[in-house]
Amino acid sequence: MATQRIPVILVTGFLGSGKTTMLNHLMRDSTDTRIGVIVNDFGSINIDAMAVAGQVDSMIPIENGCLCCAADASEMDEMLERLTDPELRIDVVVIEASGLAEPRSMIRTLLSSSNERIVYGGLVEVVDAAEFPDTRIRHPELDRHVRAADLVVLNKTDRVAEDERRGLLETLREIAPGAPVVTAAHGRVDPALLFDHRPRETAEEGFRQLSFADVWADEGCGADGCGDDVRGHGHDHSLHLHAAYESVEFSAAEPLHPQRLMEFLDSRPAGLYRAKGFLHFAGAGRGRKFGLHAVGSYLRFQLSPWERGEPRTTQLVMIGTGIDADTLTKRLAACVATPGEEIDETHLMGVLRYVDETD
Ligand SMILES: Nc1nc2c(ncn2[C@@H]2O[C@H](COP(=O)(O)OP(=O)(O)OP(=O)(O)O)[C@@H](O)[C@H]2O)c(=O)[nH]1
Repeated sequence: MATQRIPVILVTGFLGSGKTTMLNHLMRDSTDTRIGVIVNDFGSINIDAMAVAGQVDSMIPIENGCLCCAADASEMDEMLERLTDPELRIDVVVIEASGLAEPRSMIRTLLSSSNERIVYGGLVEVVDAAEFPDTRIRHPELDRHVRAADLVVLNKTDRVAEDERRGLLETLREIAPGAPVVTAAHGRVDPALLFDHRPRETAEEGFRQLSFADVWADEGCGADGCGDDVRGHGHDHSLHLHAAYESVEFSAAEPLHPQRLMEFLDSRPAGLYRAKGFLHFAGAGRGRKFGLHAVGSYLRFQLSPWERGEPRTTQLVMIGTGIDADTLTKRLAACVATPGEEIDETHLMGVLRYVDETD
């Protein structure tokens, strides 16, 4: 009797669209399903893995790269091998791609995997309702990403008016006629949409819209030269989104001055599209951990207590185009509080204005 294969679901979506938020929601709402997670972050500090950790049955981070690239493709196989170890009794594997991954390259990698315990379970593309119209102008290739999806999640609908939401649904229908689209706020989608299907027994059955030939020789691969090797070896990533983006990491053990940090964020360079991480403030904010999320012009802080024994440090990843690592690092280093500096509630007020009450 054939053993049941473990579906592997890809979650893609542009920087900051809400992939981790959705994943965390799925974890919370699927207590009867054992979920293995692979998180791929663009920077070498894996902020997403930290945000997801603790909620999953098994989680493996892949840092500092993009899973759609050659070196990381073999790493993905290795991770899948570990996660599908029968002893772990994982029911489904979810891969959260970096916000700059090329979905079709990832599908190709999965379809060509020699791992007999898995089957490709489909691609979920998360779309940021607030940012999509602008991002799409800058990156027309996002249309191709939407077309690769088996399910499109139009997320952050709480941030747009009803007529904008309807307009976005219409746009998505035009981009990918027939693709199922669900709307969501804070990534709250019904887990049954992702997990509740019987895994297919062969790779060919494992996807709904795309055939192997589709992803091998589709318009995207024609345009970016991807078709030459299924593993991605020798394939040209220069036109992938991540080729245009760079990431800068910043860590500091010394606490930051909240007001100077806000001044930095208020004047962040236009090319800096995404910033995320955790902040350790001096003075009035000292006792709390401030999660930072900037997506385009959107800025939010999420408050949580420091765990017992958790090192109180600032760890940030910034992702953008044309950003200068040296300048950013110097500007952030200047936000570190100097010993003895007076820091009180008033200095924290600018930060508190952006504290997220919803999560
Ligand atoms: N208002 C609102 N905010 C959201 C929603 N979904 C996510 N967010 C916020 O958007 C920010 C980015 O969300 P993430 O889940 O980290 O996005 P991501 O796609 O994993 O980000 P990257 O991995 O950097 O590409 C966070 O501050 C979230 O709390 C939503 O539906 N509405």
